[in-house]
Amino acid sequence: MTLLSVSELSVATRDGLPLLHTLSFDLAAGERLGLIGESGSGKSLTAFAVTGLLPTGLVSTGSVLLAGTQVIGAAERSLVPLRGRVAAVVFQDPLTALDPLMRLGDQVAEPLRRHQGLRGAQLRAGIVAALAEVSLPDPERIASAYPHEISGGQRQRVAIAIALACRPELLIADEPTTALDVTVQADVLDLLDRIVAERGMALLFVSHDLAVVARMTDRVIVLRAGVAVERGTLTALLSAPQHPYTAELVRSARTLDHALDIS
Ligand SMILES: Nc1ncnc2c1ncn2[C@@H]1O[C@H](COP(=O)(O)OP(=O)(O)OP(=O)(O)O)[C@@H](O)[C@H]1O
Repeated sequence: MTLLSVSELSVATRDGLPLLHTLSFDLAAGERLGLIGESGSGKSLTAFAVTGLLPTGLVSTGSVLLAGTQVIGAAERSLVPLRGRVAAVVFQDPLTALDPLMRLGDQVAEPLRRHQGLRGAQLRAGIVAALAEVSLPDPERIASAYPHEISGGQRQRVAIAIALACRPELLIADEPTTALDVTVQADVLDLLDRIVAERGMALLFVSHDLAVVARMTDRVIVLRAGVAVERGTLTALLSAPQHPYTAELVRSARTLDHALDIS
């Protein structure tokens, strides 16, 4: 079943400056797709557009069918039930997803209460289970802490726990580890990989880092200045990039990371 069907999606500013040009792709349940490109190539705009979360001042055209619902031009109220339940987003900076003045347990509780109807002891157990699932040590302590009292990597794990709380069918991860130290980055990628596989979720993984995308997906779209310049399996892309921009991405990633030398 096609979970996300994007057809000729374009995004422009209100005064007509094009930012994303006629992007098309499909994502079936349980499938993974990477979006790669340098800063400003339109990766985040794509992630926002498919969930109907584009900043005001930007206009999208084309078609985005998320679990059969047309997102482009949809009223906000018809998208609310899709967010969290069908598609959830994890952003680069976990602080965007977290309220600094609220205990973490209460923040995890909110979607569990709203979407799963948990209350009382069941809700408390659900909070601890959600924090334990993202491999946070001592989930009871984390639940009573505030965001500033835990590390950046732990904050991203809590943000992931919140995104997963409604059991979404699709996880959109927009540079989820870019703000983290390299060692923490690897742990968070392992965690995402494990949970996406265990739950059979679809994954749209956005990153400027080819090595990171290669770790998480096997099919990618290369975006450059809002245009999809190449698409295919990572193996094909790494061994025989067709577009000069892709070749350059592969070359610079190889310089940084010899682990990509798989050909
Ligand atoms: N609200 C906005 N108004 C006007 N232009 C915008 C807006 N948001 C993004 N853009 C422009 O759209 C283009 C694509 O931005 P986008 O955030 O999707 O890039 P990106 O590939 O995700 O890069 P990064 O990794 O740096 O976030 C950029 O040129 C950016 O300046």
